[in-house]
Amino acid sequence: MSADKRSAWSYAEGFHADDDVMLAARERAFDLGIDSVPASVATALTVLTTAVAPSHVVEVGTGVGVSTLAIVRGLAPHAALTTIDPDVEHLRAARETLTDAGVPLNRLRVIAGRGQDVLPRLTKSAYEMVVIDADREGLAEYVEMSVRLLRPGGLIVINDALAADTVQQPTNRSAGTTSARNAARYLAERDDMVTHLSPVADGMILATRKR
Ligand SMILES: C[S@@+](CC[C@H](N)C(=O)[O-])C[C@H]1O[C@@H](n2cnc3c(N)ncnc32)[C@H](O)[C@@H]1O
Repeated sequence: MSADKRSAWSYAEGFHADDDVMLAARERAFDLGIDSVPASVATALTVLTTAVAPSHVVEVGTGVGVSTLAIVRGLAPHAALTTIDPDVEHLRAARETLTDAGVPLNRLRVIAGRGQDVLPRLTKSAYEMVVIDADREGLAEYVEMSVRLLRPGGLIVINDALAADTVQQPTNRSAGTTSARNAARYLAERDDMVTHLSPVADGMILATRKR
């Protein structure tokens, strides 16, 4: 890759700034020792949510709520967002983030649970958007479960799809990297889906169910 490409990439990543609410959320993420989606991904989530105009969204991996807030910012007032995370400390931090942003918490269905347990209980073909930013090891499983939830035209968004820049290393067979690789392959090989892998931030997969 040329030096110009690298610097243009870095310019693009730096183009989007966090507001005060997002900055405060990132401090909570730091204290809890977890990541949150960078501003480039947060703005992409807001744009995608606005464009898809979903009535029902599910998010796997609430964390401190940076991605949740980014989705809410693109969501119509009547739309329902379900967000799932097994860690109650993270969910408490996410509630703070949303409250800071003036989002009424009754706009969200917050489920304390694991994606693998909750996703199979959600209604089939009832969601226009699924956003996944949870543990890397579970990704392949969440993706298979998410396809079941999608309506035709619905969109799956996956953050960290490059698994910290390890997916391309054939000798890396760690559980997280293998799961990320399998998730991308699973979507790309499905005839009923159209899939795009973007190098934004730590990698983002966009996959839509054909109409
Ligand atoms: C990288 S953080 C999510 C950050 C969040 N999207 C944000 O932007 O603030 C990953 C989250 O996945 C959650 N997680 C871990 N295992 C999970 C599972 N089995 N199902 C759902 N979420 C899980 C963790 O508790 C953590 O909060």
